[in-house]
Amino acid sequence: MASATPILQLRNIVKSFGSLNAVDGVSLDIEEGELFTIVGPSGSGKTTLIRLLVGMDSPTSGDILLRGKRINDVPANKRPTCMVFQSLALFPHMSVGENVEYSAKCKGIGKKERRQRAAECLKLSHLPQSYYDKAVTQCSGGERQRVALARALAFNPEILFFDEPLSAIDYRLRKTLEKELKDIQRETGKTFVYITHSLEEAMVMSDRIGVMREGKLAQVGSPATIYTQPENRFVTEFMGEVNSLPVQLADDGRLHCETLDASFEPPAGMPPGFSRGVLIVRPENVAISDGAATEAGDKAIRGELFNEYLLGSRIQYQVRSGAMVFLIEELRADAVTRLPGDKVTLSWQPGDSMVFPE
Ligand SMILES: Nc1ncnc2c1ncn2[C@@H]1O[C@H](COP(=O)(O)OP(=O)(O)OP(=O)(O)O)[C@@H](O)[C@H]1O
Repeated sequence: MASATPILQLRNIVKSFGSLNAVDGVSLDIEEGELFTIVGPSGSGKTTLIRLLVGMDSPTSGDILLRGKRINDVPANKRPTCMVFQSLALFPHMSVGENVEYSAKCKGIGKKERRQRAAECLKLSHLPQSYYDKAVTQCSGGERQRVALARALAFNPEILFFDEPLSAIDYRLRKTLEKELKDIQRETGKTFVYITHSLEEAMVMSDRIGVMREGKLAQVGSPATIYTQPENRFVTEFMGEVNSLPVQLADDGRLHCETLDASFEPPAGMPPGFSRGVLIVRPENVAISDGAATEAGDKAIRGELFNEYLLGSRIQYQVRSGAMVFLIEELRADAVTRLPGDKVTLSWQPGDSMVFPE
């Protein structure tokens, strides 16, 4: 996938609105043919960044290079890239086919060639050919999303940008479309740059993910790297509910948690010079066992179960231990019957914990 020159290079991009740097020094290379997702909480600067990349706005400072050429001031309609919007922006008075052919028609491409290209793009977008004459207003939300994609593909852009295209679609269809989008990206070999606030969505389809926080990239990596080696507390916590324990390094080399009056063996990858911070354990990495026994030795925490939630194939428990509430998840198939009020023991392997300085 990696080529000599990345298709898109961002060099220290800043976009300011008054005193706010909505994008605050972003540098990034996007390789040809990859599906790169920019993910981050609301207000982190995703939309501002993608507007710069697409040419709807220009950066306050920094450079954007497309195949090595600076494009900072090239307007959107002069760039070989295309945006697929959340709001879809299809022409409601036109048929599906007319929408898909629109860009080709503007370029003066003949009817026969336009029709042939539209047929290819409908196929790529998993729409039946019979939809060519259908009114856009008669299409479902998911179908309209496919029409928008077919229309963007017909433009034959070098890069397709997606601004939360699936956020208004119900959960099941969204899951299907996420996978289809990845398939379409693979089939076409196009570079897709996608923004979403959902890390779950990003995980499913991306080759690489850039996690944004307050205008900066908090981490860039493959879904597996982001999940297994988050570089900071923000990325770890953005990925979902976790157990966070305030800890400090004790003289015996263990991590002491005052709140629980307990100490834990540190993970191997503890940052050098660490003295105080947070120990994070994911709910699925906490083992729960019945009774108050301390069979797991001094790593074990005793507590009382007070809530249980069914999450499809998994069960989540809430366990109170002193002033802390732990979240634990296990596969439903592995779970034994537990009741609120049950005394339980919690433990984890040091290698399953992560430590970040304060
Ligand atoms: N035109 C503007 N003028 C002033 N401030 C702006 C403008 N556009 C965005 N901002 C601010 O820049 C910051 C980043 O906004 P942006 O829309 O890029 O975030 P986002 O990550 O896309 O959020 P969301 O997920 O809610 O869409 C926010 O604080 C926002 O209020």
